[in-house]
Amino acid sequence: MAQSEEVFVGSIDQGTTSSRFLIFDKQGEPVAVHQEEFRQIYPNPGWHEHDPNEIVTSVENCIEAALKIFEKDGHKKESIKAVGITNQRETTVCWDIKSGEPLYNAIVWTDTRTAALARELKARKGSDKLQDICGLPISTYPSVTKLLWLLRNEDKVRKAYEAGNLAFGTIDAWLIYKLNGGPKNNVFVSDPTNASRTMFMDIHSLKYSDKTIDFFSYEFDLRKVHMPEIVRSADEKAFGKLTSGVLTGFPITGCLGDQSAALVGQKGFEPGHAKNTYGTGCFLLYNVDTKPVISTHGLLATVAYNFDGKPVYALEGSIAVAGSGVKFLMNNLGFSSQSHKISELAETVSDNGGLVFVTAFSGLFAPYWIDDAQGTMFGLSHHTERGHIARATLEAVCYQTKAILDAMEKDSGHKLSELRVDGGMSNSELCMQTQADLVSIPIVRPKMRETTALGAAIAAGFASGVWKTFDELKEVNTAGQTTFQPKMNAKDSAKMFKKWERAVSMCKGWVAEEEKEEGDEQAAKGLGEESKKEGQVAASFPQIISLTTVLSLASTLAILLLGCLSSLRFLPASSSFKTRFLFIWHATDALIHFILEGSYLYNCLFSSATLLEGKALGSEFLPAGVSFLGDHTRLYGAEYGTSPFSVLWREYARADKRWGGSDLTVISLELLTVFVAGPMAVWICHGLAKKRADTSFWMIVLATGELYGGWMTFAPEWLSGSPNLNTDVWMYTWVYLFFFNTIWVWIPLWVLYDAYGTITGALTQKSRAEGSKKAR
Ligand SMILES: Nc1ncnc2c1ncn2[C@@H]1O[C@H](COP(=O)(O)OP(=O)(O)O)[C@@H](O)[C@H]1O
Ligand SMILES: O=P(O)(O)OC[C@H](O)CO
Repeated sequence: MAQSEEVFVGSIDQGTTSSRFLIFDKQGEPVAVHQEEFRQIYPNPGWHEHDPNEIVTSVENCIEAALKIFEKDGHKKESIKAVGITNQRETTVCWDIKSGEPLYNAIVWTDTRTAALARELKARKGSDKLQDICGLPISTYPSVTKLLWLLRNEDKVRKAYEAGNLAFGTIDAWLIYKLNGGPKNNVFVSDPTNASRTMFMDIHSLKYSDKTIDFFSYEFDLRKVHMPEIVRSADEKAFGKLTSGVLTGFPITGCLGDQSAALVGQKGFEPGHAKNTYGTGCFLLYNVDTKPVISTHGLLATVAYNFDGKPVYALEGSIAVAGSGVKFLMNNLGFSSQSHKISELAETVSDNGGLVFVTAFSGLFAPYWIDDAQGTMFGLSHHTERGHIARATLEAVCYQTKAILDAMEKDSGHKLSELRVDGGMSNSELCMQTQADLVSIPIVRPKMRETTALGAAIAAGFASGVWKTFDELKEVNTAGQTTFQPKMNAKDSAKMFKKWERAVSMCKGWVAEEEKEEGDEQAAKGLGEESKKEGQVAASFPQIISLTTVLSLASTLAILLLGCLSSLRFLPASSSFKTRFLFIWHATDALIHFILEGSYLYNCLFSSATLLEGKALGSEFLPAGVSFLGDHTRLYGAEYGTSPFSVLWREYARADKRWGGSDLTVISLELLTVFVAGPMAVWICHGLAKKRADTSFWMIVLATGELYGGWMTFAPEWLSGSPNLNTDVWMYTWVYLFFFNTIWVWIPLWVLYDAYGTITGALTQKSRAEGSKKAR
């Protein structure tokens, strides 16, 4: 073919650690490549950021350098028909829609600063319904938690939001916007494979979901945030064109999140096709055809691609740490300066020497989703060498892949016959052989491993007419592939995997104690110098005190005020201070029992949700196999109500989660509180107003009941390590739990003391009177 007839497609591959620009010919062969690493910013433990402008510059540099190579080889840039983009997903950029300037660093998908926020979101009513809509569960991983964190903690972001100028996007949207000249042309789009990673998109309709946006809008109205228009992954016009640099005027016609792009690059177009990409993280995508499969085994539903308006979906297993584990050995532990040397080091030992490295640097993702795990090594001994550590690092990815494949088999009902692989870490022969041994199916690695970039080129090529059918791609990247056959016997590989599972279960909960305190401290650090002075309280304040908190506390104060007013109405003005105090206490006590505990019971009896079919959603408040009111199909409690009182009890449940559901002990106690203690308190008020002689007796009965009730509420918690109490937050511990509960200890104790004095005083007087009568 004469050079003038040659056809090429450019591909921008914007990954987590580097950017690349590749130029592919029609046979899918890369003819020019340039790659540039950019800064990884780790301001605090668990935080991971990129400079959004550096990302754009690295892409521009790569385009320029690759084009030089391309032209040096005698090709003409006019033969490049289009450019595709693929990118790291979930990573979140906020910028000013007017100036086009970023308002904060990009928060990278691996970042775990949002762990506490994710827990808070998960505790909100309706959180369990989100995955059915958008395909993802709440965690630190999707973009939404990162955006909410920025809104809460970054002044610049909040101010732009308040002014209506806040633009939010994943890296595809940011890059397309900037490459198109920013605010001048305002090309602000995202494709469904990227938009499906935000939690804002309905995975079924590929449109923004009102339901999920409403769910997340409890503090900030997310409709005020500019979000990119969702367009098809291959489109001749929607992505605009490059407006600067050597390819000025060249159209961008394809866009895919990197893992979807890898599936396309591996030509995983048929249902049942799967690929596993070992990059910074590792991601297994399994084509499930034209309907999303919502996983019940810890996987995600994602969009594989949408070229022509008929979306194809995938089940995804995401592993947070793969190549980044290798980089950790290189950069943090000084093992070597080249990735392939780590693999060579691992080959210096014949096995892992009993070492298991759970590389949970960002908690554990699929299929475990454990956000309170942290990187942990098990089995260190005097025998342990650097080779064992290198080997255990590679093995960690293989074990997680095995767990994901097991989950995929359960979700899809199919066992894979082979697994196609790619990504930087798939260069390690040892890693790939271990993978084959652990999953007991062949691992197929193509010769050309830039499948992610190839996928984006394919998307762009479809939109620009370079390729028209999947059939034309049949031969692309098939020659020279390597197949790793399983060699280990099943018993040994099962033994290895069992050890891994033990290690996973042992590393759970490591962060639980400290992370909540330190996470808040780190958030404070990120708030800038001024907020730093206010320290932890400044950081945790907005997360703890919401409008609901203020209204809940105000409602309790209002009840106290009512108690005071009733004393003015019903007690004679001449009453002593003590009588007035006792009246106000018992009047407030009665009102609280009727209004608050009454509404708690109402929630338990009348607020409910139907159990989703096929979901193991059983109540954590009931013993296994037991259902409240004998109803196996519903869950009861404030969590499932919509009234202001449901909201109020959900607020208190942040401190003691039993009040959000239907805990049998609590309900039993509150039945007595509402129907016995409440009326008794009213009867005592009547006695105080009318100076009835039996009043002290009833006060003793009530005070004893209140003390007994408090004991029965909290003793089971103390005896079992307080599984339902949240004592990590000062307000929950000291205001909700301590203050509001110990009032019903101190005052009843004093009431008992006082009533004791009154009764014994009266009896002493009586016996004295009787004694003097007798003497007379
Ligand atoms: N031979 C090798 N053995 C082990 N890891 C490797 C090897 N070659 C590359 N890697 C790892 O692969 C990762 C880069 O893969 P890549 O697919 O480029 O990632 P990304 O697209 O996420 O930036 C790096 O973390 C690197 O350490
Ligand atoms: O940079 P990678 O290749 O590990 O991919 C990042 C993923 O898109 C994150 O979801």
